[in-house]
Amino acid sequence: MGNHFLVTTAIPEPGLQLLSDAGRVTVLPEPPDYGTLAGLCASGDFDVVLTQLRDVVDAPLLAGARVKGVSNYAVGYNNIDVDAATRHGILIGNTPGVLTDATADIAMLLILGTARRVVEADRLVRDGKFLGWEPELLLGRDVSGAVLGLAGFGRIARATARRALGFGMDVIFSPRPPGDRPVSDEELGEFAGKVRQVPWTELVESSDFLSLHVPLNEQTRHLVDARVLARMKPDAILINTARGPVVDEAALVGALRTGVIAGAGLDVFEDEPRLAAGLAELPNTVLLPHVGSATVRVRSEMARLSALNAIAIAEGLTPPHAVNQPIPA
Ligand SMILES: NC(=O)C1=CN([C@@H]2O[C@H](COP(=O)(O)OP(=O)(O)OC[C@H]3O[C@@H](n4cnc5c(N)ncnc54)[C@H](O)[C@@H]3O)[C@@H](O)[C@H]2O)C=CC1
Ligand SMILES: O=CC(=O)O
Repeated sequence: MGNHFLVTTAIPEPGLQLLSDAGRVTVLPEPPDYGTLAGLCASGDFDVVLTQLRDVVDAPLLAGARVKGVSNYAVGYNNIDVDAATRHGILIGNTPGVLTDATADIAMLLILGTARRVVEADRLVRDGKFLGWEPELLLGRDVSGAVLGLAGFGRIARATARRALGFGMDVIFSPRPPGDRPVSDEELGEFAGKVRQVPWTELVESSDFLSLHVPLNEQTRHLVDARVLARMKPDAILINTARGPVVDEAALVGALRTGVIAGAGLDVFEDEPRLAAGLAELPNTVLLPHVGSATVRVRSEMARLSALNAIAIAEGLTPPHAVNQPIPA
């Protein structure tokens, strides 16, 4: 019969071509709701399902699924219950690395955009309110010399550190907040002597810009809540390119409204695509629609990796980027 791939949302080339070369491909015309996806996975018609980060692949779905694997078109896999997949012998693949620089670019863009009030400035020009150069028009703050605190010190955090050092920022990090383990100079590599590891509480209290780069899981859900926001500097800015639920968004709106912190640059939201009440009205925010990896080249590379993962799984091989290692039945 050959391989049969289910693709929940069309992906760019060369993804679909690679899959077509390796078997039959069914691309759904629109993102499936949970029941539809669960039904298709349970049908026994498909070897591998290629999912988006919007697709919820939870324990009940996996318990009924008759697929060899799930290839996620994303590096983050918080939409999938990996432990349940492992228990059911279902392989999970993801797309690390190819999107690191693009996402770090967006983190840096949010740092610069919030510091220099880019949304307010753009709106002023479009509204016909730019009446000529003025000494005190839209004064922002310096990025050079400011302290950038990185929560997490993986691929995207490191790429953000590289950019921030180029902008003359002081970079500190906490590798696995809220717990910490010392990172050796060997692990720091190119960053040895250039960035400093600090405990999570110091990261929160000392950062001018606090940028989140941790995966979403039970330890990091609401890592930044009202208590953490209250410990930040009143002129600090929160940057989130990780996952929305890492921040308690309602608490963030409260903190921004009352001046507990000064601003926020967000690429991700707690209940995407919905925003917490009041967030869109706040001038001291830059809000992006989850575009961290959105370049033509990166999305094409992600398509290639996710297709290669899916094909390997269908053929009974270990995918190039496996998230889990199920014990064979
Ligand atoms: N905005 C966007 O479009 C994008 C968002 N992302 C998000 O960024 C996240 C980070 O991506 P990478 O840097 O490639 O991942 P990575 O795995 O290289 O880095 C994650 C870092 O978080 C640390 N960490 C802290 N607390 C942790 C915990 N409780 N459990 C596990 N790790 C913990 C890890 O030690 C590691 O240093 C992804 O998981 C994803 O959610 C990734 C790509 C694009
Ligand atoms: O948010 C995007 C991802 O690849 O993870």
